Amino acid sequence: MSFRLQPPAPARPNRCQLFGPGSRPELFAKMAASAADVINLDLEDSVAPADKAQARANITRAVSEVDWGNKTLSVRINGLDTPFWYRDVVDLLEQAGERLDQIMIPKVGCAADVYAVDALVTACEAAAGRKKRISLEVIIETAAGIAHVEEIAASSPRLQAMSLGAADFAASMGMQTTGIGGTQENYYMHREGAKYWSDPWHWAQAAIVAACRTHGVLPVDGPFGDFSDEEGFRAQARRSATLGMVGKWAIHPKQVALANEVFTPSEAAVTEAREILAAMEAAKAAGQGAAVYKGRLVDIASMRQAEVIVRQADIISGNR
Ligand SMILES: CC(C)(COP(=O)(O)OP(=O)(O)OC[C@H]1O[C@@H](n2cnc3c(N)ncnc32)[C@H](O)[C@@H]1OP(=O)(O)O)[C@@H](O)C(=O)NCCC(=O)NCCSC(=O)C[C@H](O)C(=O)O
Ligand SMILES: [Mg+2]
Repeated sequence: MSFRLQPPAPARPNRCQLFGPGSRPELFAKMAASAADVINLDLEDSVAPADKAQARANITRAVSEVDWGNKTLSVRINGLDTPFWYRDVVDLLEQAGERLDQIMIPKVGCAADVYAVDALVTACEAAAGRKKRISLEVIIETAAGIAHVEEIAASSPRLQAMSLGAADFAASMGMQTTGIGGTQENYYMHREGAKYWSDPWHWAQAAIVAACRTHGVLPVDGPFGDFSDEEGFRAQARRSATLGMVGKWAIHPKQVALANEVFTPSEAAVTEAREILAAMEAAKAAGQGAAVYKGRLVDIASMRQAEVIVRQADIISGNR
């Protein structure tokens, strides 16, 4: 390990972030009753400009009036290139109740974007005498965002999570697709008459995971637009989980159970992880740094891998 240690990410479940437009308050109670770990009430792209003020008022009221249980309650504000974002922050912090947990900043392009929101949140919190410190989450969904992903991950002690926003990311990168996540028809290799589809989101996800893990932030996969394609969602979510992401957005309630299924370590995986830990404890007691588990090598690094799975399971079951 480097002299600079890797900080742990926040110990809270983040398997599924369910989105709903702030302009559709009839959905709020349904979102609260869902099995999502995080609720994202949206003021940004799912709300038309003419509806922004009403959506803000809807959300401000719903923060205190709806029973959000033990979910993380987050509101996505408008981008820093719009005239809306400062009013989103000020109204939320001055008028929404203490139940609000988090603010999501879209289209973050550099650490200074987070700094600006942090400064405004800090001033509003103090002026309003708020007791709970609001946390931040960001979306990486522009070329600038992915180019500056590490400085963004390091930008604020308030920062808890970072998502990949596939739709805006594709647009900003000039990608020739209208797909939001998933397999892209023209992204394939060709060999001996057969096509082999590849994953155009993979490199951005890996960059986000590395930046997040370096700075103790939760890496999250964003939306999968085709909510009728359950196997497509599962496949992308499984890839994200394998890469180190902790959860995925749901843009329709159908996707919540899928995300929870994929990002909850299976009983078999947890049992195996615990058995590896036990095998290594026995090896250590015998003065050895390696052991054989089911015919394969396990060593101290295997313990760290196993601990990731056990920690994730404990966070989800509330044992941490
Ligand atoms: C996608 C939707 C517009 C679909 O809405 P609707 O047509 O009402 O869906 P259904 O008729 O299939 O609904 C079935 C029942 O589920 C309820 N419902 C619908 N949506 C939600 C929800 N989000 N949360 C909870 N419950 C919901 C309906 O009321 C029906 O209930 P019932 O009648 O009792 O059976 C809609 O789902 C929607 O608006 N989704 C969220 C859109 C959104 O927030 N988008 C922003 C995030 S994605 C993004 O911004 C891209 C990203 O930034 C990037 O760049 O990649
Ligand atoms: Mg977006």
